[in-house]
Amino acid sequence: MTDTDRIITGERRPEDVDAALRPKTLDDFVGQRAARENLRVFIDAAKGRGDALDHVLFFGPPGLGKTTLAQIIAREMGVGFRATSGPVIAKSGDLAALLTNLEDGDVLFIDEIHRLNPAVEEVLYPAMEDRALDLMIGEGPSARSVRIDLPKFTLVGATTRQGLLTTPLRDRFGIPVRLNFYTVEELEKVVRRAARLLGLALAEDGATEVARRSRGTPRIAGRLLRRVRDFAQAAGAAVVDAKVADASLTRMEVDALGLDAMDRRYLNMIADIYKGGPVGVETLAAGLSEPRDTIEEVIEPYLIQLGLIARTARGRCLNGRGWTHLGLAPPPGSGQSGLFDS
Ligand SMILES: Nc1ncnc2c1ncn2[C@@H]1O[C@H](COP(=O)(O)OP(=O)(O)OP(=O)(O)O)[C@@H](O)[C@H]1O
Ligand SMILES: [Mg+2]
Repeated sequence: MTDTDRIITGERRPEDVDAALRPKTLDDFVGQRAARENLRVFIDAAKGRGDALDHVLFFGPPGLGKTTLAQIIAREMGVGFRATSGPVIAKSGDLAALLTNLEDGDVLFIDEIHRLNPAVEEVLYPAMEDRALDLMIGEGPSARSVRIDLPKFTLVGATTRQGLLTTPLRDRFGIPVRLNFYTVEELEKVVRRAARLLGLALAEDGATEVARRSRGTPRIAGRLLRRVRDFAQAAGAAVVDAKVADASLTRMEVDALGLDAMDRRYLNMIADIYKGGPVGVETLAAGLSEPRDTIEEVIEPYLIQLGLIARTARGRCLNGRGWTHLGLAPPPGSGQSGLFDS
């Protein structure tokens, strides 16, 4: 099973109707309070000066709103929006063409910016820093470099893997913004808003139930809500309440904390085979037949956020809360009686 087969993956899945549910303004955007407030200040200041916004880098797990915020920036600044992605820009000429076609103030959004090829990235440095393009004209001994001025654009980069960004690239973003998992209260708002847009009757406790099981991720919340709607319709339920939501989500094997079979396999492996750990990530990857990347970026962040596991220097350990969630008792003498860490 690949990660995108999972109903609770944060990655985009084909059925996701992201565009329809996307908030269009900063005020519409739920959660990420610090990021929102800072962006508001920087946007207002840049607009006040009649200047382009400084380059912005969004990083964080998939489905938390990076693309959405990039579009909101352009809208709030009242400028054009061009979108591309790291792997799509094959040659430096492609990037040069994109850059020279921008208008003053425009936002150029590069998704998956950690996947830019190094030659393309070289072109980006002077473009970001001096808003200029260095081009080589001619070949051999007569070759010379000419500098072309670019419009005052704003580069908005997005990445799920900040660690893979080169330092020179990262340093050229004046406004780095980390996006965090959403709280249940924030996701309730996201879910209620989505229900309104979908014309779905959703009870208060139904919103809470979906929010609790959405892994802190708005994209998952929207997806689960649509599936719950299908189950409710099939069952002839007029209103989606906690009972309907719970029954549907349980049918989809999404448990009370929003974990699925893959998460439970991961937790059970640490519990059963490694007696709660510590166990190295490579060992877990081999045991689960999943790439190490998937484990570190997709499975673990939310389990850590919930306090079910800990990443230690010696490997992964199950916390008291993890044992409790599995309905198991930690082995005696493991120092994990669950009394102190939950
Ligand atoms: N703060 C929010 N309020 C309401 N809906 C949101 C919010 N953030 C994201 N969403 C919804 O979640 C979905 C995914 O958001 P978005 O595409 O911006 O995520 P992303 O971080 O760019 O993901 P990826 O890393 O996969 O590119 C969209 O449908 C969007 O409408
Ligand atoms: Mg995106």
